[in-house]
Amino acid sequence: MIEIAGVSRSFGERRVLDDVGFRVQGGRMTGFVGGNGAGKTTTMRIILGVLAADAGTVTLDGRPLTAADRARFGYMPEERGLYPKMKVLEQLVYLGRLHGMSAESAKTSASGLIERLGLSERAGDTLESLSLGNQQRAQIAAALVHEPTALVLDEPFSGLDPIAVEVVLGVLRDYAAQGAPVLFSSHQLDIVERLCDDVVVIGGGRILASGSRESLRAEHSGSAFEIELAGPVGDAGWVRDQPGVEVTHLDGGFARFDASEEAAQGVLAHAVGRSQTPGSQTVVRRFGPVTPTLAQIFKEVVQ
Ligand SMILES: Nc1ncnc2c1ncn2[C@@H]1O[C@H](COP(=O)(O)OP(=O)(O)OP(=O)(O)O)[C@@H](O)[C@H]1O
Repeated sequence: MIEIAGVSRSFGERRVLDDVGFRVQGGRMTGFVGGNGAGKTTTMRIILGVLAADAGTVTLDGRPLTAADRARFGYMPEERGLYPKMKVLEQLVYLGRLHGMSAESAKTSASGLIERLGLSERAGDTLESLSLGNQQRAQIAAALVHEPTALVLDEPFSGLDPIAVEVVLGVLRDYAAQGAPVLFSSHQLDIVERLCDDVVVIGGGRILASGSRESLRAEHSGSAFEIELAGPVGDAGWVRDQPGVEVTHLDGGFARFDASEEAAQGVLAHAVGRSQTPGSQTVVRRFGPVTPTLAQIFKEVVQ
């Protein structure tokens, strides 16, 4: 586990990170989200030791990160860092060798990633001759080629088409499943929502929310519920008359309403009672709390 605690950093008079703290747990994907200039890249640079913090610590499994630890990390920086004129396979093998791999294992690892990332037909081409999306795939391969102990990726999905997103998602998931901590930043909240186990939201250099995706959703779910009735007379208009309930949306057999848990259970019991009335052909198709999307949570916490 990588733990960032009390990290602050200023550029001149401007404090761009203020007491930043969160955890990136082994075997889990942590999505790092925030608006432009929120402090994501600065935080990632500090984790990688490319930039020093003014205060605070970064630890790995409870001890301070050393240069040797960092050398075993995989990092995809915001300013992509491969050699434009070098061929893809050659370049990946070279990077693997720089990290101390034998020629054979570097080749095996590079070839495996090239295949997995759909670059086989481009392996002998120079990086600069690839499309931007394929260059991005090569950058991801470069971060992974030396079988890193942890991954820190700055916007790994930017510029990828939906098929490439799926391919990269699969590669990262498999990698995290081996037990490594993975931190990635993204503006694409739908992707973060699908991929990550944990989410960290940063805004104005401060951590605004962090935790597992489920716990954040539960925490921000408020008191909204939905019920859907089906059948020839599946009209949910009666929900308006239930005690302690305020209907916010009604459409045929569908109702969304605000209520306490108890009042919502009352609505469910009433709906089931109605469906069991002799001769009724109405059924309760769906009932439950409304869980917010990550995009909604993000909007709420950054306001
Ligand atoms: N070397 C630097 N000198 C001065 N200011 C800097 C420097 N690096 C970053 N900043 C400032 O720090 C703030 C945080 O920037 P950072 O790049 O970490 O944000 P970010 O969340 O990665 O943004 P984006 O999503 O736009 O990439 C910004 O206001 C930026 O202008």
